[in-house]
Amino acid sequence: MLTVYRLIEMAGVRKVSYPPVEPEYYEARKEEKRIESLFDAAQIVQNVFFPQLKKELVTAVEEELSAKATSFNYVREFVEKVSNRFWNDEYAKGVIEGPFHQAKHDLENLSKWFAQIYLPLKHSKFALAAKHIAIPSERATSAFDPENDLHQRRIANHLLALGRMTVQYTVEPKTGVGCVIMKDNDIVAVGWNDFPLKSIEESFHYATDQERDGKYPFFIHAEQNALLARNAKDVTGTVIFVTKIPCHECTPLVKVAGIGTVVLSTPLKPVQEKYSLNYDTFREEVERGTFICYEASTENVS
Ligand SMILES: O=c1ccn([C@H]2C[C@H](O)[C@@H](COP(=O)(O)O)O2)c(=O)[nH]1
Repeated sequence: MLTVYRLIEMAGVRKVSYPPVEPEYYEARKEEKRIESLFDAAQIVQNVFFPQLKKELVTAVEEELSAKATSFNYVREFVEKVSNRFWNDEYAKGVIEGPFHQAKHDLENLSKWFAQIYLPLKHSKFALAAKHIAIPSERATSAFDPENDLHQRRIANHLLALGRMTVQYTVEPKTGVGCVIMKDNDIVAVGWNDFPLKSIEESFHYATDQERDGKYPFFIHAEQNALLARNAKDVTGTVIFVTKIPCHECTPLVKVAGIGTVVLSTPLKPVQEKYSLNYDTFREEVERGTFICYEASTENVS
């Protein structure tokens, strides 16, 4: 960590976010103070989340969930399952360090992280969302095939996981969306849905389900943010990894940018949508051959 830290700073990074589990830290208690002093002295901002849970508990949660979980789509259900299994006061006293309420919160965050990010990494399968479609050659990313190529499946898993992690930055209370654009095996953009920079959060932020249309005009979508902030001008024939089906606003932008392959962390099935965003446009474009689309599934992994 110390060595990597110097490289991170030299590369000009100004913000570092940790996943909830940072194994090196467990083994490096003695270095904790020094690492903190280094970070204090530098300009890098840390988003730290170190659960106050003992390593045995983290390992047990991982094993338990790997064995028992059948669907990782319902995070709330998943978090509940973990809490019921691991949180009774007697058991908790033996495996928790630090203040109890903090530890409970950490356990919840840990299980959310397992459910959303870590376990799909192990269990995702990819399949073409529409078969036998002829893709115009200028759009095709023929070399990228996570369905059949193990290495590319791993890349797809990791970049979808990165997409899911970026979702933590959104202020959108209901649906966070994250995406990553990859060009020649390099990440050239990361984006999530959010208010425009410097905007002040208003009450539409807390819009109820019935008032959802009211919030849409104020949010920049994940794909829009990624395209606007990309560090490569030409993204023709690249791959975008996204945690939600692109809507009718984003689909033409992705198309015009020339992105040829879309990897979704959800199935590309018809979405019953009563509100003003629609998700059929994207499906139609896939069926027309505008994009090669892979859908990930993490169902039935028991
Ligand atoms: O392609 C898309 C589609 C939607 N989003 C954003 C826009 C909104 O903030 C949410 C959707 O909210 P719902 O209440 O679930 O309709 O997702 C996006 O970033 N990219």
